[in-house]
Amino acid sequence: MAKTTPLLLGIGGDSGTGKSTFVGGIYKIFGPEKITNINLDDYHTFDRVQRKIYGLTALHPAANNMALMGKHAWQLKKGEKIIKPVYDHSTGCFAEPEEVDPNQIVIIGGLFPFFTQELRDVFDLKVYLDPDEELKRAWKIHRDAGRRGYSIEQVMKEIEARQDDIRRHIEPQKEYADIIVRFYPPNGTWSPQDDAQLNVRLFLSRTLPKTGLDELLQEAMGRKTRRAVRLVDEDYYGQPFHTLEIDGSISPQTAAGLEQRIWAHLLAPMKLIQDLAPDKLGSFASGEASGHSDALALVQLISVYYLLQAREARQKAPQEGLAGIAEG
Ligand SMILES: Nc1ncnc2c1ncn2[C@@H]1O[C@H](COP(=O)(O)OP(=O)(O)O)[C@@H](O)[C@H]1O
Ligand SMILES: O=C(COP(=O)(O)O)[C@H](O)[C@H](O)COP(=O)(O)O
Repeated sequence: MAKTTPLLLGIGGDSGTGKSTFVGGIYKIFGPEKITNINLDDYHTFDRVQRKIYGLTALHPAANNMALMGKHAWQLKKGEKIIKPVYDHSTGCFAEPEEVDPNQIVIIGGLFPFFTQELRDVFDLKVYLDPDEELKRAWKIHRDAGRRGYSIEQVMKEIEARQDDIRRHIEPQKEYADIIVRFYPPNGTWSPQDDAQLNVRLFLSRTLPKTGLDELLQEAMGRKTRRAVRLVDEDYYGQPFHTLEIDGSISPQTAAGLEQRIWAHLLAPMKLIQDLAPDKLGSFASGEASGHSDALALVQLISVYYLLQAREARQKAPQEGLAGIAEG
């Protein structure tokens, strides 16, 4: 069997944009034993106290070691193990460094995955999470004031302190994404009950390989599906995109039909993914409980579809990348 070259999936976006939630579904699709997950928070340069002293937020480039991120990402891509730093959110300090081996799928997510050319070049697929602004605030406030133990005032103050860095250093990275994912509330303003029924718009870059996804979707679309799922060409921050709009009100049956189609399409040629009922996807944390979103499940499946397309493209032209990838 050929030496396995991992597939690298980059997940970018501000804090509280749904990166961990998105990755939860990718774990279900491939199974945890096939995944290595790197959280770029571990590459902060300073601990929490130092950041305060220097007057830097965690979203400033000077507070993050981009060179080490790039070096480690390429080592993982070559199948090499790394010894990486560990940032402990519960203390705001660094813990002992840890050794990490690459599995077949390496996910690298955080605030700065697409900041340098070295990082951008390493990924097989770059996904940027860009929810509606009000939704993003609500998600962050609910999560940090709930599960992370901050007061609402503390979270709001932190959000305000970060605005400048977000605009200057985080958001510009979306320009490099292959897929931008924009969840938004169906009625303009958000309430917690909306989370299971959020609309989503996927901006698919023209740089993505031309795949059969459009045809697959068109084929799967009966009258009802066509109402809930739409493909249109659209500009976003001045760039042309192919966009896929999914209504959060899509009926569970329609969503399941679509999910099964994509799932079947993925299962056939790919031995990497596990045999799993698609309804296991689309989970998100809701207070102490968990909710289900069909739109999120579809986003997770479609992203994996494109990741595996990148794998196919690499297998067809192995001389352009690293060595070919072994079958799962
Ligand atoms: N697609 C989604 N649908 C519904 N709620 C979501 C979704 N993504 C995130 N959330 C909510 O937002 C919170 C923050 O998301 P999280 O994945 O922790 O963000 P990040 O990892 O980017 O900081 C989650 O705990 C969840 O409550
Ligand atoms: O913005 C983030 C990223 O986390 P996430 O994307 O998970 O929200 C955190 O504030 C920093 O990593 C610093 O950590 P801390 O605030 O714990 O010192």
